Amino acid sequence: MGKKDKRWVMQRKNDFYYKLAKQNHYRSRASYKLLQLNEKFEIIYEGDNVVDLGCAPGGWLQASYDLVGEDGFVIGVDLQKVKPLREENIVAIQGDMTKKETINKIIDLMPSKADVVICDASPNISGVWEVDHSRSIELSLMALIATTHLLRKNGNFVVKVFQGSLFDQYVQLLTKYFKKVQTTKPKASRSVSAEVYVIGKKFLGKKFDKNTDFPIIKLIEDNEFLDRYIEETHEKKEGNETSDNDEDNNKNGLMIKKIKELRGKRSKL
Ligand SMILES: C[S@@+](CC[C@H](N)C(=O)[O-])C[C@H]1O[C@@H](n2cnc3c(N)ncnc32)[C@H](O)[C@@H]1O
Repeated sequence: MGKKDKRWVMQRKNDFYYKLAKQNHYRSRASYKLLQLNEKFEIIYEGDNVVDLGCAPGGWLQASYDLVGEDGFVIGVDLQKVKPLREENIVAIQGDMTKKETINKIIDLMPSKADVVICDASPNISGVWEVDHSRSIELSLMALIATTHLLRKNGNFVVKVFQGSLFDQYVQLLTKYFKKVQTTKPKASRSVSAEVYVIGKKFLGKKFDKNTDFPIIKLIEDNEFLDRYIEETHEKKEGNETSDNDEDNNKNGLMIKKIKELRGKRSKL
């Protein structure tokens, strides 16, 4: 183990929430982020049916179970295998949350539509701020799309997003789908981390519309969700990628172009 790794292990061991999680048998310190979010925003209730996107190693699954109790149901998905939990009404499956078949599998396993969808998924970190930010926006967009298929009307949504230039646009997009949208950083989230949480309350019940005028949607325009999952409601706009008279849209369009170029360069490394 290198010097830097050793320092990281020591720091982690001295971390307040890491110790607390160990004491209370939570699989990750992240459990406290969800518990704090819930205390402040009242997102999950007893008896609720919760979907957790990006759930490994299972800290949010455990915290959710503590909130929904025996009458609730919690199902999570992660790219990584999750060690099974003892409780019967916590299910974890392995899969990619950005794939249609994974979301269908979750729908098959759920007793009814979700009361709450939570997403703490993180992309692989490249170390380049704009790339990591855009990957996080991509995952959060996919989480929103999945949520419009999983969540019942008036249900709640929590999603982690790394801060950056496209963050405000993501929050704006959420206001099209939820009655109330708020952003926050719980105490258990490290101040050095770029993560913030966006809370959407009272889902309006409409499916994701890829034709709304939000340039960030272009980040995921090749995704199978958009091609096969989402009903085509309008003709795809031809030519002009961004609206001519909207300066903000233009700026965002250029930003996305830059991010795509940067990402291309990184993947060749
Ligand atoms: C910060 S961890 C989640 C921690 C979890 N909330 C907990 O309390 O234990 C982020 C997770 O997102 C998962 N993830 C990233 N992209 C994913 C994807 N496309 N589908 C499913 N899981 C994904 C990663 O594998 C990782 O386990």
